[in-house]
Amino acid sequence: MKANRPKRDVHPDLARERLKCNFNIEEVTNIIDGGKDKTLERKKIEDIALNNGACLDEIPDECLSIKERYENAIRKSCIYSNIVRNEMLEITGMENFESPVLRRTADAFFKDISPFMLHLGMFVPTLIGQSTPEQMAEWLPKALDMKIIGAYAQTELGHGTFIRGLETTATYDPDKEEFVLHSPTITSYKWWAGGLGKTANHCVVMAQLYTQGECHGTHLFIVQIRDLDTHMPLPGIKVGEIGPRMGFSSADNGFLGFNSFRIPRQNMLMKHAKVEKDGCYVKSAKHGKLTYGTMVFIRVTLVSEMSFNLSKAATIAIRYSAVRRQTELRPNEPEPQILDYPTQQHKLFICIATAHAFQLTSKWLWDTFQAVMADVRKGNVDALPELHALSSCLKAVSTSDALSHIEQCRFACGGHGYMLSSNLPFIYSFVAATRTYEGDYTVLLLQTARFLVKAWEQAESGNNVTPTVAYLNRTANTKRVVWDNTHEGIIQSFQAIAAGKIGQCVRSIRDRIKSGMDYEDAWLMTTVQLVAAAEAHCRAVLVNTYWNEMIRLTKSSSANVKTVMHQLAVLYLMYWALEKTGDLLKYSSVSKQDLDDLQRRYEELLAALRPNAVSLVDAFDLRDEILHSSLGSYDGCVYERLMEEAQKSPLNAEPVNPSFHKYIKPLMQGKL
Ligand SMILES: CC/C=C\C/C=C\C/C=C\C/C=C/C=C/C(=O)SCCNC(=O)CCNC(=O)[C@H](O)C(C)(C)COP(=O)(O)OP(=O)(O)OC[C@H]1O[C@@H](n2cnc3c(N)ncnc32)[C@H](O)[C@@H]1OP(=O)(O)O
Ligand SMILES: Cc1cc2nc3c(=O)[nH]c(=O)nc-3n(C[C@H](O)[C@H](O)[C@H](O)COP(=O)(O)OP(=O)(O)OC[C@H]3O[C@@H](n4cnc5c(N)ncnc54)[C@H](O)[C@@H]3O)c2cc1C
Repeated sequence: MKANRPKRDVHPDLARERLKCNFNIEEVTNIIDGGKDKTLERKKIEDIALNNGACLDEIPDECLSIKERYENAIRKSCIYSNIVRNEMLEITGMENFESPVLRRTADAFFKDISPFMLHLGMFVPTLIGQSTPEQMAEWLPKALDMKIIGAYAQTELGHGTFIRGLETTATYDPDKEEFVLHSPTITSYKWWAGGLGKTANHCVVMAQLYTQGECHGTHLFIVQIRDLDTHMPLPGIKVGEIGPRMGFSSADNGFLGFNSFRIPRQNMLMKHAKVEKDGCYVKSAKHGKLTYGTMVFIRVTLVSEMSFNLSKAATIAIRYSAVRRQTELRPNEPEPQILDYPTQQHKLFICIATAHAFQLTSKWLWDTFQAVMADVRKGNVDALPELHALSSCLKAVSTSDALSHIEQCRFACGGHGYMLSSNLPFIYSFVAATRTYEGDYTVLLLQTARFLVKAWEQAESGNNVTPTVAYLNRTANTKRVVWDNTHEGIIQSFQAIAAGKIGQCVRSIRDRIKSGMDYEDAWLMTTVQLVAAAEAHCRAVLVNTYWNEMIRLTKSSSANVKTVMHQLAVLYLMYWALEKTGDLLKYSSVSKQDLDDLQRRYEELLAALRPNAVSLVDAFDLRDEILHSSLGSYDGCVYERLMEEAQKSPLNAEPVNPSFHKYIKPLMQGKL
C-alpha cells in the first residue's frame, strides 16, 4: 500500500523564515551527524530506504485495529529488514548494525514501533556482549540474517527493577547436559519483552541459575520458543501478547512461561560465567554485574535516542508555530505568528538546545562506553562503576527531560497538537516508556547516588576521585561558590549545587545513624535527597559536557555557525540556572539582582535566536517521511494536511453511520 503525496508550494511564512537565516544550515547538520562524511552517508542511506515510498501508508496507523496495525507493522518490518540486510549494511558496514541512521530511517516506516526493534535493539547486542566466540559464531550470523528473530525476556510479572528477585529458574541436569527452565509462580512469568508475544522465535531469558544444589543468581540463556516452520509455541512454552498499552502498540510485548522446558548446556550465554559439563559453576573472573551489560549499552544509546525524538517534536512545533497565527496584538494589525510570542519561544527554543545537548553528550558517552568496554576486554574493570553511575543518571535525566519538553511541544501546538496526525502524541507515548524501561528514573538515580556518596567520602578524605566527579575535589569542602554569570561561572555553580546536595545527603545519613538508625534505614530515609543529588550531578555533567563538546566541535566552523551554536549552549545554561534558582541561592552567592539580570539576558537571547529558529530545526534535516506530521512538514501546509488526514478517518467512509438507524433514530422516535 503506497500513498501518493501531493507536492505543494512552501507556505509563504515558512519561506520568509528561511530567508532570515544567517548561518550555514549544512554546517550545523554536519556537527549533529558527527561530520560531513556522516551526513553524506546518512543521506545516501535515507535515499535508499525512503525514496521508493515503501514506508508510506495509505491508511494511517491510528485508523487500524490492533490486529491490522500489528500485521501492517510486520509487513513493513520485513520490507525494511530486507533493505537493511541487502543495501544499508553494505554502506555502514556489518559491525554498525546499531548505527543511528538505521534507527532514524526505521522511524519513517513505523509511526509507532517495529515488532523487530528489540531483535536488533537488544537480542543481537546481548549475543555480542554475552556470548563466547563459539556461541557468537553459532547464533550471530543467523540473527543478523533474520534466520532467527529474538526478544529480551528479563522482566517478570512480579519483578522488573529488582533483578535479583526474578523467579524463573534454570536448573542444570548434568546427566543430560541440559538446563531445565521453569516458571514456578504466576509472578515468575516473563512480561513486557518487545516482539515476544507473536513475532520472536527465540529469546534471551534471564533466570536464576541452580547447579549442584546451589543458586548462583541470575544468568542469561538463549531459548528457542517457537517452531521455525509452523511458528507454533514449542511444548512446554506458554507465550502470548500482554494486551493494549499507552504506546508501543505494534511491538507485541509478550508474556512467557516455562513448564520444565529443556535447553542444551551450550545455550547458557557463557562469556562471563560458566557451568561445566559436570555442573561445576565458574564465576566471572572480572565483575559480577557484567551480565547486566546489555542494559548499560541501551542506557547509553538512549541519550541519542532522546535527542532524536526531541528534535522531531521541536521541528514539528517550530514549523507549526511559524505558520500558525493567533490573536491581534493591536487593533487592525495582522495576527502575529505564534512563534513571535516570547512565551512560545521559551517553550520551544530550549527543546532545540536540549536536542543538541543530548546529541553532543551522547557521542561523548558513547566514546566513554567504548573505552571502558575495551578496558574490560583486557580484564580491567576499574571504570565500570563510574560508567554505570554515568549511564544510569544520563538515561534517567535525558528521558525525563525529553518527555517534559515533548509535552511542551504538544502544548505549543494547541488543539492540533492533540491530533494523532501531528505525531506528537506518538512521540510522547514512545518517550514516556523510556523513562520506565531499561531502569526506572528513580531507581537509576539511586544507583548513581550510591556511587556519588562513595566519591564524596573519598574526596572528603583528600583522595582523588574519578573524572566525572573530579569537581568534588574542588568543591567538597566549600560552603558556597562565588556567583559569576559567565558560562564557566554557571557550570561551576551546577557543580557546587551537586557537591552541596551530595554532602547534605552524607550528613543526613550520618546524623540518622548517630540517632540510632542502621545504615539501610538511614539510606532509605535519605532517598528523596539522594535522587535530587544524583539529578544535580547529572545536570553538572550535562552542562559541562555540552559546553566543552560544543566548543570542540565548532573550532573550525564559520563565524555565524559558532555564534548560533554558542547561543544555544548559553540558552541551555541560563534556562537551567533559572529553573534552579532555589538551589543557586542555597549553594552560591547569587543575589536577587544577579537573577534578575540572568532573566533579562535569557529573554534577550530568545529574541536573538528567533530569526534562526526555523533554520535551526531545518538543520536537524528530518525528512517528512520521518516526521509523519500534519503540522511539521517542510512545506508548512498545515491546514491542507489536517483536512487530508481527517478525510482518512474510517468514520468518514460513509455519509451516515449505521448506528444512526440502529440507535439514534429509535431514540429520537421514542421507540428504543
Ligand atoms: C538500538 C536501540 C536504539 C535505540 C533505543 C530505542 C529503543 C530501546 C530499545 C528497546 C525498547 C524497549 C526495551 C526495553 C527493555 C527493557 O526494559 S529490558 C529490562 C531492563 N531492566 C532494568 O533496567 C532493571 C533495572 N534494575 C537494575 O538494573 C538492577 O536491578 C539494579 C537496580 C541496578 C540493582 O541491581 P542488583 O540488585 O543486582 O544490584 P545491587 O545489589 O543494587 O548493587 C550491587 C552493586 O552492583 C552495582 N551495579 C548494579 N548494576 C550495575 C551495572 N549494570 N554495572 C556495574 N555495576 C552495577 C551497584 O551499583 C552496586 O555497586 P556498589 O554500590 O558498589 O555495591
Ligand atoms: C514499553 C515497555 C517495554 C519494555 N520492554 C521490555 C523488554 O523488552 N524486556 C524486558 O525484560 N523488560 C521490558 N520492559 C520492562 C521494564 O524494564 C520495567 O518495567 C522497568 O525496568 C521497571 O520495572 P517495574 O515495572 O518492575 O517497576 P517497579 O520496580 O515495580 O516500579 C514501580 C515504582 O516503584 C518504584 N521503585 C521500585 N523499586 C524502588 C527502589 N528500590 N527504591 C525506590 N523506588 C523504587 C519505582 O520508582 C516506580 O515508581 C518494558 C517496559 C515497558 C514499559
